[in-house]
Amino acid sequence: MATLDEERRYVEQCGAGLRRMLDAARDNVIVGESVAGDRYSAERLGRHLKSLAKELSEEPEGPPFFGRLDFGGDSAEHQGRSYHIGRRHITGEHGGPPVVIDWRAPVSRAFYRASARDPLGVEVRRRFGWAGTTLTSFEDERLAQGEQTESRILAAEIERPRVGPMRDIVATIQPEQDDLVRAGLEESICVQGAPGTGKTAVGLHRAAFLLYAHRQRLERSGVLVLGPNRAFLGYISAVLPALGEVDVEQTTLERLLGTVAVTATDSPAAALVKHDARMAEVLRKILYGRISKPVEPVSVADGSYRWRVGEDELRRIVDDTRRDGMPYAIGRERVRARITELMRRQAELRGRTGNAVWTRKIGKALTPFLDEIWPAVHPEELLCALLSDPGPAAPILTADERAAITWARPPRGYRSAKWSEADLVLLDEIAGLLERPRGYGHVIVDEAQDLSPMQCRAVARRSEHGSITVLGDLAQGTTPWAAASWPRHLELLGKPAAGVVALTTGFRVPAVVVGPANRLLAALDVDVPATRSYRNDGRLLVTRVTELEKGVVAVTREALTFEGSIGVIAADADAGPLTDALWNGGLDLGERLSVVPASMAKGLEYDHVVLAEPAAIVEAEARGLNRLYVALTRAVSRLDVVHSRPLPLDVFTAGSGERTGGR
Ligand SMILES: Nc1ncnc2c1ncn2[C@@H]1O[C@H](COP(=O)(O)OP(=O)(O)OP(=O)(O)O)[C@@H](O)[C@H]1O
Repeated sequence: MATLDEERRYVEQCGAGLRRMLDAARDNVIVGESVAGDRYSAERLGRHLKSLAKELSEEPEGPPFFGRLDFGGDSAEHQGRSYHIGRRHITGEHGGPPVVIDWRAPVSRAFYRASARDPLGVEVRRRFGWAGTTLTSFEDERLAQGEQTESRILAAEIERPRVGPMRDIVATIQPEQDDLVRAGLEESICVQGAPGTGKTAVGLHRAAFLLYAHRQRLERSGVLVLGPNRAFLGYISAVLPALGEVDVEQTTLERLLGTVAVTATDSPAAALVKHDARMAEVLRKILYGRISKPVEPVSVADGSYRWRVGEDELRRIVDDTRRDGMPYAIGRERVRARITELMRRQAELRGRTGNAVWTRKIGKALTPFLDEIWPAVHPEELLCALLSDPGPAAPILTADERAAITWARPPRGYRSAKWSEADLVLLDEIAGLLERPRGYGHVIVDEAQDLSPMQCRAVARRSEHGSITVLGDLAQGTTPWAAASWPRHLELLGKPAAGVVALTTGFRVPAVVVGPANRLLAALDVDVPATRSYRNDGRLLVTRVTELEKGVVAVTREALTFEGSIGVIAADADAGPLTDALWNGGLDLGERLSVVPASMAKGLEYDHVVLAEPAAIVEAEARGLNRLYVALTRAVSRLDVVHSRPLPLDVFTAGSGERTGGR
């Protein structure tokens, strides 16, 4: 087996390989621009090569590999071979074998899956330890000899202090995560995972894996990652580029649907109705209610002739088209085309031939008739009509529900209407009834438990012909419409057959914090398995104070003596005063220290969490206990609970460190 010095020399070979790839990509940019047959292909090829050259030259100065597999004599495919595994493939010299294999390649799978019980032909698995780009150590597991040890390098990676945005986990993906990352493109999956079990990490690595395994198909159809808010997207945005994938659309649902600006806020009652699945029925009903039965013939003058289609025939065309179930706007054009076709046949019987220009002319002449019986509809106009007078929503909506969504002061016209976030979803539903939206080859939805039924439908429309990865935790549901069960949610997402897989090993929250989190979970009335922490480090302290602000400043000052990021998580209303108190206390809010309103904490993590006044977090909203569950599971190493009022439940007391008084 290679020694550390030999491995270091290998690192140099990798550097040379990367330089070769970069030179070749640069040369190809020049060649590609001159050899491609036509301008379009030249442009496409040029763009592709330029982005490859750019990507390689911007390659983060990370280690070129993190693992190595040495296959034994009994491996059928890789007998006696050894491979270094890294974030990206590095080509060998003179077209020889690559010096580093991409972690997504089929052979790399053994790095994640091989075990002493089932070595998969691997004689030795080696994990490398790095300090920046300097190779410092390695650990070997002689799997073929039944040797499998707890990896210190793995533990150090998982326990490493966090600062800045989320990082990739390619070096330490766990077998149960690997199963999900490498699931086939056709497969839609739902991952129910307790806090910190790696759902987000799995979703992002799955995107990278799918793009590797199905590059051509997905480059055409696209991969979409949906996250709950911009802070979360900022936090995760560096992971895919670090894995070499820059072509994934990462956005929030609100931005994706954002055809109009959000300038209004709904009352809680109105939002509840607007997000209810029955709104889909309401919108369909009022849209198709715009279609009327033809009661007289239609005729079009054409020179000295007049072509005519009788009302019975027209009714049949309209009924048949409705039955075909195509989108409304396409249906309107289908009716136009079918009437035009009947007129073309009449013309032919008179010895006239209807060419394309003639067809267009006749079709255009039918517009006034179509405007009568199958009028063109604008989503904003339709929704404006409904919210000005929701009468037609009866009996699907009750009188109270109709009253809840009625605009107090309807606008003059739809152009001056003010739309809410929920309205965006309704406008998208209408747009989806009119025409099919752009679909994606694969959609990854994070924090999916919080989506409303109508939001689920918006996602479903975009993945009708693709697959989805649903990531979520029923226990972390904080919206009024949060999912109570996955099967119903998956139905709404258009993938009722998707399998639900639970992840239960937490890589973020240490065992001392998982204890209280699991006790709180028991009070949440959701049917999800509890978490088991991978981490035995960590600290939990509960501090009772007389003045919250003073107490939080003191505890935060102490937190700053540790390494890593600090998040002071508080009820939204407390966040402002606490920020002021920290400033006034001379503490620097910036990259290391942030005050996080509880409503924004989802999906994020901090090395040290100062959880301020849990009672206020719980009281702030109907699902306050779920919010508290989210807040206290953001801690990577240390959790400080600071309270001046009684704690909402006694979840923190049993087994946690406690310091009292004095602050
Ligand atoms: N296999 C792994 N190796 C190293 N770190 C991991 C692994 N899996 C997850 N992690 C780390 O654990 C932390 C939690 O992961 P992630 O945010 O993906 O969890 P989550 O299930 O989405 O959590 P939440 O539901 O609380 O948002 C992250 O720092 C992530 O990098």
